[in-house]
Amino acid sequence: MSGRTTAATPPPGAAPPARHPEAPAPGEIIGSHYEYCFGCGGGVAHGLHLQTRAGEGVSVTAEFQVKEAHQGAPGLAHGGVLATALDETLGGLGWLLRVIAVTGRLETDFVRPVPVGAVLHLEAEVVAVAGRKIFCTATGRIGAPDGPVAVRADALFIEVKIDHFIENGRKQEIQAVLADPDQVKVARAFEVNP
Ligand SMILES: CCCCCCCCCCCCCCCC(=O)SCCNC(=O)CCNC(=O)[C@H](O)C(C)(C)COP(=O)(O)OP(=O)(O)OC[C@H]1O[C@@H](n2cnc3c(N)ncnc32)[C@H](O)[C@@H]1OP(=O)(O)O
Repeated sequence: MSGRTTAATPPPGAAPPARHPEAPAPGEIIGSHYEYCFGCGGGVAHGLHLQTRAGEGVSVTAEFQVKEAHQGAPGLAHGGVLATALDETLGGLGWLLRVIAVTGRLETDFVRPVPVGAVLHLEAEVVAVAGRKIFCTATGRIGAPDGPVAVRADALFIEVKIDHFIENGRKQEIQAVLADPDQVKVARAFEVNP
């Protein structure tokens, strides 16, 4: 049974996604957008440490090794952690469109349990774009890129400007980020979006 709604389905007239001319080349690793991101940051001890790679078209891949700190049931990954892995992989698609986008809706199917120690091979792609709305999908397979499907998601991401973070984030982290030239470079990379 699938619990899909229509919210993550592109409306009639939505455009096919266009890979930005300055998108990272297929196979190129997309760096972490923030050191303390639970999904991709190197500064979070029990984080997912996802390393996302640009794919063909408007797609990305990533791998997530499930660690002891990611358990829900004994020896199995927590569903929320798996949803985070899908969310983070989907978040990498913004680099190929060259926009900053946040998750509006994430509809997840948990198809089979994922044991601790397993590597989840994730792939995500943009299906369509309608104004600020980015319709995308992701799949996570156990053990290999063609392994059995464990999780999948349909999602709606919404394009935002940097002000979204500056206005809503806690002051101390925002100030630290704005004082870090490398982090500002990441943010600015998205601002120029013809
Ligand atoms: C200094 C800083 C450096 C930063 C350096 C770079 C940082 C790069 C960070 C990337 C990070 C990625 C990490 C992984 C991805 C996350 O996990 S992101 C975190 C989780 N998501 C969030 O926190 C988002 C919270 N939600 C919001 O802030 C607001 O609801 C949103 C999503 C921005 C939308 O608000 P809004 O801009 O006011 O837009 P709104 O007019 O309400 O909606 C626009 C359209 O989307 C539709 N829509 C909105 N939400 C929904 C929904 N839930 N369901 C269905 N439709 C929806 C609306 O119906 C509307 O449709 P139309 O009427 O245009 O057809």
